[in-house]
Amino acid sequence: MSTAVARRTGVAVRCVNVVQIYTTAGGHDVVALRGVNLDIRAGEQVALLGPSGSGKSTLLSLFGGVLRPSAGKVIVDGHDVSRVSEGELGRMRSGTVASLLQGASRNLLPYAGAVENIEFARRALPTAVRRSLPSAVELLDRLGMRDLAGRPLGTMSGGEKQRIAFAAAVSSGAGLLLADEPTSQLSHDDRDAMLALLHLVNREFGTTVVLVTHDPEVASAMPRSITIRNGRIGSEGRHGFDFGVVDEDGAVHLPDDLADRFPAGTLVQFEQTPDGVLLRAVDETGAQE
Ligand SMILES: Nc1ncnc2c1ncn2[C@@H]1O[C@H](COP(=O)(O)OP(=O)(O)OP(=O)(O)O)[C@@H](O)[C@H]1O
Repeated sequence: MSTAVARRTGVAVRCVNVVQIYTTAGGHDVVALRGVNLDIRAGEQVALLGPSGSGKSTLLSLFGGVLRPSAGKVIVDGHDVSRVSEGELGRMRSGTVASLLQGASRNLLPYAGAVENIEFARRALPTAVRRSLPSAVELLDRLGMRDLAGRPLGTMSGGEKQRIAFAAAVSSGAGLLLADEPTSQLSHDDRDAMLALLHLVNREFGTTVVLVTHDPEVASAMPRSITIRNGRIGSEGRHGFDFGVVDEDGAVHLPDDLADRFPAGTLVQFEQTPDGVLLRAVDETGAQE
């Protein structure tokens, strides 16, 4: 994976039939992802939504090269995460992908300032790459945070710390930013400031942005939102509309309001009409219910 130059273009991600199974300490298997097919183009901004335990963080860990899939392929920047060497995975984690973990404190050295945190975040990059990047102060300036450069972290608000955590995450010039609930625990103003930063790196550097959120307003601020349900792609939102997504095996998740009307096991009939396809519940004799 090339880290020879400071990256200024986004990274594409592709999932082909991805299955992730965890084995618990007690020896039980937990199926977290059950066949995810997904294409995220370079430079896209995507929100991952879904109930707790649906598999969002697992997907982020696979994109970030922290996990390898149990089955299927995760292709990041043209490299198959399940096949690359440990060394290449390490280079991917330090140069290709930037991760903003949930909660600013998990991303930052608490007793250092903004500049030291950015320099620390860049420590694993090859010297040539580090030299090609803007200085920490220049980066803070370009992100509109010049005023935070000299302030110790201990004097900053939660929103300011989160913005520094963001600056440190993107400071490697990575082409893919993965952010796990980057706006949780923030005020509305700080949330909007974080969204503005995500849009800024996407616009200025072409960075692909993938974030996990439980906040529908944050998801609607992204051009594309993907809802994960029970380890599969449930639906997609684009331009304010929700769409079902046909899976490899032809399955489509019903939207929540329809799922209530068609409980599991319901017999359904499909009828082609001039306007599309009609879905109708029938009884065991095939008669309309
Ligand atoms: N290390 C692990 N060992 C065992 N099971 C795990 C592990 N990590 C996650 N799981 C399980 O995998 C499933 C998916 O978890 P994941 O954290 O990806 O969901 P999530 O959608 O991110 O949830 P949340 O919104 O609560 O963060 C859950 O059933 C979870 O309990």
